[in-house]
Amino acid sequence: MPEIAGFDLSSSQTILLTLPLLYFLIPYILSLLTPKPLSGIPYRKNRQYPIIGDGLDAGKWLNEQTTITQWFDGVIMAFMYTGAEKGSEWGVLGGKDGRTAKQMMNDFEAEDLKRSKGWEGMCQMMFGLGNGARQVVVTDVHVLPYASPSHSKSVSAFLTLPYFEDQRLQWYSATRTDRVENRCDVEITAANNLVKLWHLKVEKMADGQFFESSEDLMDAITDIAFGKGYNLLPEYIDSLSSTTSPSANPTSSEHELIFPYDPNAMYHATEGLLNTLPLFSAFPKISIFLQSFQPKFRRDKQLVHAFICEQIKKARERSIARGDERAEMADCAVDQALLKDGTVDALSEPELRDEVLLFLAAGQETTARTLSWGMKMLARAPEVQKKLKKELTDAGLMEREMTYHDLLAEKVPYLEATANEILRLAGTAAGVSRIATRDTTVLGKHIPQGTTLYFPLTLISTLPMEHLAGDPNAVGARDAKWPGATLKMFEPERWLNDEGVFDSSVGVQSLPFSAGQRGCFGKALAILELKTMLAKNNLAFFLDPIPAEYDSDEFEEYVSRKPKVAYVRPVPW
Ligand code: HEM
Repeated sequence: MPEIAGFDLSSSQTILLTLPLLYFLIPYILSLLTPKPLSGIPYRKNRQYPIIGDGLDAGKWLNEQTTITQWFDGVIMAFMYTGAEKGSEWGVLGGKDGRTAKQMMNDFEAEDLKRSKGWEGMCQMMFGLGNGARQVVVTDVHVLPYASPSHSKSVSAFLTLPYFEDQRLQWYSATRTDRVENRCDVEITAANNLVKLWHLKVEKMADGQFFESSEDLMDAITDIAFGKGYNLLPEYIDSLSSTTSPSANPTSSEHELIFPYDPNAMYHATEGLLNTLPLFSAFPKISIFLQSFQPKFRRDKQLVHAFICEQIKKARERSIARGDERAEMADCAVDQALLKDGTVDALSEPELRDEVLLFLAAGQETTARTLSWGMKMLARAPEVQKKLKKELTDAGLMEREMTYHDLLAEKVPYLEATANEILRLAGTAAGVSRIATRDTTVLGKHIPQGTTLYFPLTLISTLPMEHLAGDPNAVGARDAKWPGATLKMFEPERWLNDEGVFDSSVGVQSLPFSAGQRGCFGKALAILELKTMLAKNNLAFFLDPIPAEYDSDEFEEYVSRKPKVAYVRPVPW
């Protein structure tokens, strides 16, 4: 029998005494476990749960086939347009009005939305414990370039790639603008192959038929990384020339043609490896540890590593045979990596292998998916396609092979504008995060060390500047140059001044590559890839609009935002 202060207690007395204790203790423990908001920054105050914070509502949303970005963007707009009080109640499923997540996403579609008076460019969401639990969302674009250069949180998901961890990106010089300058042979070869492949497909298509373009675009970008090493498009072209006819897709629509495709083992292994990045795992290190026991993961990793090492060996031999160290002589991106600072032997093999893998993870899907969105946007905008064709033809690019200099903004401003407009609207990277490395102040609010700042890049690129800024009165004339009501539309013209000259300075709120010290390091290469692919494709084909019932803006999220369908119907001009 338990004894308190010398008194023996029966079990019923124990229970009676324990109950009030538990009554106070349990809520106290739960409140300790509930994430603590930062003062002065709106949060969903009645919707916080121990440890998971906003996670319960966010999880329910995900269950309804939405993405985490749609949840974040919805909550941000709720605070931005309805204020701190109403905003904190938004996004609750199964409430009294019983609305679905998809219905709620339409709440902020109206063109005449007014920014709430209380909005100061920030709100917060919470998942977990401690300072790291707070995701302070910042919509003021002026903050990002100056934000802490610490790791972005998502980086832990890339730990299988060692150089992500400590940011020793030795291959940096390979993609710097001056390295990209003067070269686009690899890009041109891949773009020519894509055009060749699509000509073959077009020959086999009947009126009104179309095909899915995503994987062709991915193959083209992969061939740029490895040149003749991967050889995906040339192999596909060979097999398509000799194999049987395509078939209509029985599960989607008889209009969708499926072409027989049997990519090589490397394709499957690379895809397998990249698909195992634990991007959405709450415990990426544990996920990576567990993965290492899976036979398929080990097989894929071994194959890809061996392949990359083989390519490095061949590229080294090519470099030595060439006897020069000039980047523009390189055959593919692996050669570029080898030519770091002009020194063939600067990096060891495992170092190079890991950097090439990093290229695959960060550079392939992002660029390929941006192109997929681009094809959709162009197919919906016949006038843009015609203007582009005129510009490229007037520049003489129909008659002769293009060079790097032919694609400069001064020579073909409409192409530059189109590529930038596609990047702005593709929303390839939904957002980026930074972790404060010390106590700091952002937009006048105290941010403790360890707090995550999240910048919703895609949302920022389509909302009026004065809605996003910490102080709407501080939005200057230049910032306000893009009328808010048009920002969801695809209009390459917004990047051109009255003389038709491309002006990148108007696009302050378009940050597809992020900004600052940890911004994308492949930006110059990605833009070159995009422009080459768009130019070659536009010179060869008019993209017929896809009927609305087969087209959609729905997407899936992984490393980047991938359209659920990206049908194309290329028609030779
Ligand atoms: C359209 C194509 C691309 C888009 C939209 C894109 C976008 C981005 C974004 C938003 C980030 C995060 C930056 C940040 O946290 O502030 C990033 C990082 C990065 N990107 Fe790209 N990227 C693209 C293509 C490429 C290519 C082709 C490469 C390869 C050379 C590449 C390599 C990287 C690397 C290594 C990082 C990490 C940089 C760091 O953490 O310091 N990206 N990219």
